Amino acid sequence: MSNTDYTLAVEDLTVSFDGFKAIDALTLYVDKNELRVIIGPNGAGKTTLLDLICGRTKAAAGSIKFRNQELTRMAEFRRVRLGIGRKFQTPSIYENLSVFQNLEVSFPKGRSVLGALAFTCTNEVRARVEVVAEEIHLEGKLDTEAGLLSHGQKQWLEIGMLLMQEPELLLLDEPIAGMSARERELTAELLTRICRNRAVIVIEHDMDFVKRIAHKVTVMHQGRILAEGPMEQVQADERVIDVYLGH
Ligand SMILES: Nc1ncnc2c1ncn2[C@@H]1O[C@H](COP(=O)(O)OP(=O)(O)OP(=O)(O)O)[C@@H](O)[C@H]1O
Repeated sequence: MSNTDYTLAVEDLTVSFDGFKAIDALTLYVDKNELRVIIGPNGAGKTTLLDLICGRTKAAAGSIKFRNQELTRMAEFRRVRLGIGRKFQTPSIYENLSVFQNLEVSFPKGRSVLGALAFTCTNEVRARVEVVAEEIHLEGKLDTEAGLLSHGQKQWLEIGMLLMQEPELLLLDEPIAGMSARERELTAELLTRICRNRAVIVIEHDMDFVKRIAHKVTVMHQGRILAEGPMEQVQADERVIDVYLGH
């Protein structure tokens, strides 16, 4: 496969903070419909990598291509429009609005060719909200105020708000932090389902969860890639056990 066929191609990416290389000549390819999990010790550069991909942090050198389009100098909002969705650790939902309204306001405006026809547009939005609500296990909660949802449901709602924009690449930072066992189980199902139409990159520390969802695992250490491959292979890697799994 040539590097132009990947959803995401990161090559020789580097960024420094006060002379410290948080990401150091990193190269990574993510396929269409792939669910990639990034693991590694604290400070390895995992969050910084997602920040660089979504445009929150600017690269010092190297290339980030999304569907073969160079991103490194592109503003964050333009990357969102191109189809990159990012979820941070703390959910940022509108607590006073209902689940339906939270999803509705996330529908990308002006993208529909029927945008001028308010009635048709409303139907289109409603239909999309219903599809997404089912995907995130909240179809029975459309009228519930978001502030009343459980912690896990709030996380799903935020994923749903990103799905409203039909992103082709979804970046999730520790999506199951603070969730109950049942919510983790449902989140694993949810992620497995949503990566059928897009690439998903997840940062995660819970190894049982990683085992359950990852197509491939990338292990980061000191801003570089220490190992990459299927979970069984990565888990058996002495270097990975040394710097991360053995601790
Ligand atoms: N904006 C910044 N300014 C200065 N240093 C930063 C900045 N962002 C990250 N760093 C540093 O870069 C390194 C990588 O941090 P990063 O948060 O990406 O690691 P991580 O692998 O996500 O860790 P964790 O698992 O703890 O979230 C750390 O040493 C961190 O202190």
